[in-house]
Amino acid sequence: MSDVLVNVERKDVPLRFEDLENEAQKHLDKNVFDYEQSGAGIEETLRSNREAFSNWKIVPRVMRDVSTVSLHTTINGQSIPAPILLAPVGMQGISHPDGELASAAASAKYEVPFIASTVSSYTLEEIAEANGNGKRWFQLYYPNNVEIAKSFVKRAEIAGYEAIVITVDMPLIGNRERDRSNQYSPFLLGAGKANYAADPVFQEYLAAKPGAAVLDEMLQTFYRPGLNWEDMKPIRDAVDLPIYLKGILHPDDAEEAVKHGIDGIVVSNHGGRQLDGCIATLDALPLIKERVKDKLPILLDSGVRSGPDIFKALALGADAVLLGRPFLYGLTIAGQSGVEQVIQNVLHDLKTTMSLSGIKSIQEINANAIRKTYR
Ligand SMILES: Cc1cc2nc3c(=O)[nH]c(=O)nc-3n(C[C@H](O)[C@H](O)[C@H](O)COP(=O)(O)O)c2cc1C
Ligand SMILES: O=C(O)C(=O)c1ccccc1
Repeated sequence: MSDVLVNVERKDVPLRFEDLENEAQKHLDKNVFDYEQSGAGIEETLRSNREAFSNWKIVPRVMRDVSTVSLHTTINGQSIPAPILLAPVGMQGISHPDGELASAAASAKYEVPFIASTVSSYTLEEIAEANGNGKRWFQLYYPNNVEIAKSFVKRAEIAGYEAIVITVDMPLIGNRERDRSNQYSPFLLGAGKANYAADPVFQEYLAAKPGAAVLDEMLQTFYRPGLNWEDMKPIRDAVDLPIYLKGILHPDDAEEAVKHGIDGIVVSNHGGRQLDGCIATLDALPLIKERVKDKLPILLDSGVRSGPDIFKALALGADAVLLGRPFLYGLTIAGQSGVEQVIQNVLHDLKTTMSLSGIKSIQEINANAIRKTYR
C-alpha cells in the first residue's frame, strides 16, 4: 500500500469534498443528485455532522520519529489496511451504470471492506464476484418476512461476505423533503430490487400469490417497523458471521447491543437522511464509548470527509469509519477509477494527518491528541 500513498497521478476526481460534490452534480439528473446529496427535514443534522468535526481540533506532537507510519488495524480480529470501510449505499446504478460492481472492484484493490446494501442495483452474488478476493460485508434491511431475511444473510455467507450489518434506523423512511417536492424515489421505481428478484425464498413467496409483481411485493416486505432485539436471534442462528448494528446514537442502545451479544455497532445517523434534528455522530460518540468501553468495536459514519475527520473520530473512541457520499460521488464522476481515487486520496490524507500529529499507528490515536473548541 505504501506506493499507493505517493501515487497521486490521476486527478480527474477533485480532492476537496465540496468540489467532488459539485463535479458529481454535473453528471447527474437533478432528481438523482438531490436524492443523494440531501438530508431529511431542514437538514439540521446533515449540517451538525460537519459542525461537530469542526468543533474539535488536533493538538499535534512533534519530533516523534514518523519515518514509518502504519494505517493498519483490526476489527473483531479482521485485519484491514486502514480504519476505513465503504458504507452501504443502495442503488448505485443510478449514479453510474457499473454501480456496485465498480465500487466493489475499487475497494478490493485497496482491501477496504465494501458493504453491499440490501437494495443494491446488482445482486449480492454479482457484487461478490466483482469484489473477488477483496473484503466484503452485507448490509441487511431486515424484511418484514423473516424467511426472506434469513435467505439474504445465508446467501451473503455463501458468497463470501464476512459480516452482517443490520441497519436499525429505518423503521420507515425519513422525511426527505427534497425528494418529496421532486416526487422522486429510485426505490419506488424498483432501482434496488435485484436482491429480491434473485432470491429463492422471495420467488416462492411470489409464486404462492398469483398475479403478484416483484416490485409491489418487495415494497410490501421491505420495511419492518416492528424490528426489535428478539429479531436478532433468527439471523444469529442462520449464519456464522459477526453481526453489527448500524444506526446507534444512544448510549442505552449501545449497552443493549452488548447485552444481546451484538458483535459491533455503527454510530450513524444515516448521513442526516433519517431523523432530522438528531445528534451529530461525533457528538454521540464519547458517551457511547464511555458506556461500552472496549466491549465491542465502534464504527462511525455520517459526515466523514477527510483524514483529520477520521483522526478525530478515532481519537474519540471509534475503531474505524465508513465513507458514504465521498465514494458515491467518485463513482458518479469516473466509475471504478473514481472510487479508487477517492480511497487513495483519503488514505493519503489520513497518513499525512497522522505524521503531522506525531502519531505512528492507529492504536496510538487517543483523546490526548484532540481538544474541543467552539467556533
Ligand atoms: C444515496 C445514499 C443511499 C444510501 N443507502 C443506504 C442503504 O442502502 N443502506 C444503509 O444502511 N445506508 C444507506 N445509506 C447511508 C450510508 O450507509 C451512510 O450511513 C451515510 O451515507 C454516511 O454519511 P456520509 O454520506 O455523510 O458519509 C445511504 C446513503 C446515501 C447518501
Ligand atoms: O436513501 C437511503 O438513505 C436509503 O438507505 C434507502 C434505502 C431504501 C429505500 C429508501 C431509502
